[in-house]
Amino acid sequence: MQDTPAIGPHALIELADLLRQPAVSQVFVLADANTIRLCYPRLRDFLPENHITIEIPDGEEYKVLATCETVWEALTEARADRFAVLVNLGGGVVTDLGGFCAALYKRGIRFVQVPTTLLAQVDASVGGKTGVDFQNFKNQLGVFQVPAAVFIEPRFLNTLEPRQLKSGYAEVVKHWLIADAAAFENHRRTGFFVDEWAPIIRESVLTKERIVAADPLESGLRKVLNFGHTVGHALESYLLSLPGREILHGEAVAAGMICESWLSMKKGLLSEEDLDKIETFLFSVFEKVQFVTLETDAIAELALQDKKNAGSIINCTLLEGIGHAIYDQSISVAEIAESLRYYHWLLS
Ligand SMILES: NC(=O)c1ccc[n+]([C@@H]2O[C@H](COP(=O)([O-])OP(=O)(O)OC[C@H]3O[C@@H](n4cnc5c(N)ncnc54)[C@H](O)[C@@H]3O)[C@@H](O)[C@H]2O)c1
Ligand SMILES: O=C(O)C(=O)C[C@@H](O)[C@H](O)[C@H](O)COP(=O)(O)O
Ligand SMILES: [Zn+2]
Repeated sequence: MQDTPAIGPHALIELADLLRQPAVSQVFVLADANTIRLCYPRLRDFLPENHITIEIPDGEEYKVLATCETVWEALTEARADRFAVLVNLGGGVVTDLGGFCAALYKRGIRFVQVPTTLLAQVDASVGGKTGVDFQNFKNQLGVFQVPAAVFIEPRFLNTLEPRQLKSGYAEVVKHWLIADAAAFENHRRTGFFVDEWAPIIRESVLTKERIVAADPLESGLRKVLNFGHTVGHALESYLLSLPGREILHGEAVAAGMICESWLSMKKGLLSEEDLDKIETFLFSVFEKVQFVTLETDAIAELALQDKKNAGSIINCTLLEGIGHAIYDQSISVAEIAESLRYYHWLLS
């Protein structure tokens, strides 16, 4: 288990201390086209002078093996040894892909996460899931590998686009729905209005850390962190495979949480009143994801690739009331398709 992330203005000072240790032979910084421009200039002063940057294009479509090859090429050309450290500076794409590259290079070099999106600060940088997409299936290739440390500087969020901020907010809401009813109730009343992100990040990271500590390799409890993802990943994979139908991870998870809350209600686990609260709140933040009813069966089929499944049994995480999630709830492709039709019908 990794140490608790450093969160706040002191985080980058702590990063500098770690990188100065004699056991570090070389420092590599992995960034995407946006974070190299917007975040790297603010990080540079905390890095040793002789560090090397590796830039990849930005976007989910680049979270693939071909991009890893370019990272491994850069490490190999610079003769990075096993004492090198990779600093992943970016959103969930960079932290997932960078962690995966570090875990495989020479059978594993250390990496640290410097997340720059809300999504990566509250979720992707914590807990050691690393990986890439394959044949449009989300995180189909990956390993559990904890970073040497995580350094969260909320001020990186100042340059983030509002749509990306909302995408990260979906994972924050997920943490409330699975583990913190009181936080959901408070924030539901104020709506999506946040003037200081640090307390929300801290609270979300603590929730995720507590769950990961109890089950780091997702053999049981950790599956609650996947609430919204059985349907959400199916939707994301479906839309990723089609030109011009892009969707952000958090947007898919928000839609997935509505579908999976509806499934929870259908199975008698969640009241209609709580379902309504969840839908109303999520639709106050997120636009409805567009698909036609004819597509629901094809989307639902993709849940057969979910990592929580056992053979052809789709194991979903459902809500047993707000603030409490239960995992390994078997659902059928037909039920997922029905939940998507319900979602499609909402606000129509
Ligand atoms: N490993 C995990 O536990 C975990 C958890 C949740 C999500 N994820 C993964 O994370 C990915 C999504 O991550 P994301 O939402 O951060 O997307 P992302 O990494 O694609 O970043 C979103 C966009 O914001 C830009 N950006 C990043 N930081 C910026 C900043 N400070 N200012 C301006 N622009 C900035 C990026 O260049 C990109 O264009 C998905 O692949 C998802 O599967 C992983
Ligand atoms: O950390 C976890 O565990 C999660 O499930 C967090 C999710 O928000 C995240 O999207 C994760 O990458 C999904 O993992 P996967 O195993 O369903 O690919
Ligand atoms: Zn997620």
